[in-house]
Amino acid sequence: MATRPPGEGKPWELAAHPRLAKGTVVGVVVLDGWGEAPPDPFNCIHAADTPTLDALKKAAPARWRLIKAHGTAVGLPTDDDMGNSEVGHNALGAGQIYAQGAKLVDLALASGKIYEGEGFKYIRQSFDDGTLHLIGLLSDGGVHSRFDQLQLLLKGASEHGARRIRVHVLTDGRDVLDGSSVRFVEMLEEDLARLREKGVDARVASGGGRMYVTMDRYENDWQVVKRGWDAHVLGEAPHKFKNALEAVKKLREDPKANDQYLPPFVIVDESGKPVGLIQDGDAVVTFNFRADRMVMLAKALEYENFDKFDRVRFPKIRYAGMLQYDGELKLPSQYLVAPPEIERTSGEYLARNGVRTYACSETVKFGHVTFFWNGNRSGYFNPSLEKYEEIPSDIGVPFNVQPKMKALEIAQKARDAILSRKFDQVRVNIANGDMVGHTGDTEATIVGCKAADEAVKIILDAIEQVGGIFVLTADHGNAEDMAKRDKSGKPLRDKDGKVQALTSHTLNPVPIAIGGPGLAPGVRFRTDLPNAGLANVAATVMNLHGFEAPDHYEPTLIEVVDK
Ligand SMILES: O=C(O)[C@@H](CO)OP(=O)(O)O
Ligand SMILES: [Mn+2]
Ligand SMILES: [Mn+2]
Repeated sequence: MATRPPGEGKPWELAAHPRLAKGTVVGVVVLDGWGEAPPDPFNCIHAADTPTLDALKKAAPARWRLIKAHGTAVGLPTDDDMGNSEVGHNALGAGQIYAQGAKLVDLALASGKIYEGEGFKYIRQSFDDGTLHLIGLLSDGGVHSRFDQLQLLLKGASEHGARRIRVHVLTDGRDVLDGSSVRFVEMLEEDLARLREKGVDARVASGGGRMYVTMDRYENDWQVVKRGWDAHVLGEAPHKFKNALEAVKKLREDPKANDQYLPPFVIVDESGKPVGLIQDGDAVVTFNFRADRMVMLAKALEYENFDKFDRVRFPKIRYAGMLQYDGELKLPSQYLVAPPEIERTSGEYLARNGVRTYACSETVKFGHVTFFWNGNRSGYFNPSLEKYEEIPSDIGVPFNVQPKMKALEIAQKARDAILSRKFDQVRVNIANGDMVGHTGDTEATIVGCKAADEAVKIILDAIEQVGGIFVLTADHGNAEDMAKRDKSGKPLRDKDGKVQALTSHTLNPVPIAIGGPGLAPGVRFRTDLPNAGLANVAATVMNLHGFEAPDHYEPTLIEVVDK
């Protein structure tokens, strides 16, 4: 796995592909959360009516195949790690496999280097007189954060001088089973009790469900972040409890309660006073390594000038992210672990070689086909060649209530961009399989998958009209398996006999299909890359634009044979 970009210093100009022409429109479609799994009632992609995608599969193995989308193939620590959008889109866009945030944090914690870095030295200045606050997702999903990393950080920070620690917990239920929040809080409370025995004043101070409190993304709904600010910083929330275990247990008594959407709560002492306000002189660490759902809070914590909501109070704190979340904005300016330096992405190469690109998705996935695709970089490489368009997502409506989401609107935008002939690459993310899959609602996910298939048809029809090429793939699995299973693959049932919903991503491979009238007749998938993964897609797309890929890219999936 690369930690530094190996292409450094080499020319940006790409050689012409010996057999494939330039100038053909390439439609790149990423179906979010769309893996491949055997037919099963809980495989929503199989259960849904998806004639367009079914037809593509018939072209296997020459123009349809599976590629890896999880674990070490996308730079995650182990092959037990499910894929996710960040690492998936990074690999798709960058064409190289980078050690990702989860892994870099593991290494920094294991070697102890995390405590020697600038970021930790910075926050440590608050330890004598202030409190150390840790804010993040309480989960072992490994997508945004990991529980064992929080445990190590708690231990390490206390050994390095933190005397007063407050943890602000966001419950998950999305990357892990709904209801597991109780167990995670129990485990955290055990750790904090051990710290208290050692004389460290350590407690949970506030919390809430990740989808309702703090962890919004792409500025979909600042109210989510405001709820978090009010609870974590100001100590204000509609629910007050004596401890965190009581909080999650009580809040879960509501029959509609769900870890993802628990309301904000604050822990108070005997006299009703919040136990962990964030005050002048305190240190704050957001311990998520993944950027998209922390960068909004990071802005609120760091920016002097801020108008997204009324912060009421803006404490003078020392703030560090687990990672730096946005390299362009240099946000946060202090961080505990340096993020992967993803450079020389295909987006940058293609822009420097004159390829005109249009990218589009709805808000909840917009950064995936722009920011993540471009190696966690905001903005354009060349504004005169690129256009990124965002379709506002529905706000305040659960995705199982509106499972069609904006699939149709995204497809129509892509169609218009293709037919305009103003772009060489038209790239979209269609969100349904993933966003509806995360609700655990099988019926709604089936509706969402059908809508995604209809959207794909609109895009492929437009490609057909202009004589273009399409590349259709996904970033990781989700909708193809909606049941928690035992080792033999049998769905697990809860005490009422109901199948336990699998809201998370999966370890499954994803399909990739190529086609369209512009695809030279001799193009087919190579057979010598059985273990190929998402990182092999960038070289493939470059070939289809008529270029050879740079040497340091993972190899292309295609070859051209005489016809
Ligand atoms: O919603 C998210 O933040 C993650 C799951 O935690 O999903 P994805 O990686 O598909 O964005
Ligand atoms: Mn995704
Ligand atoms: Mn997801």
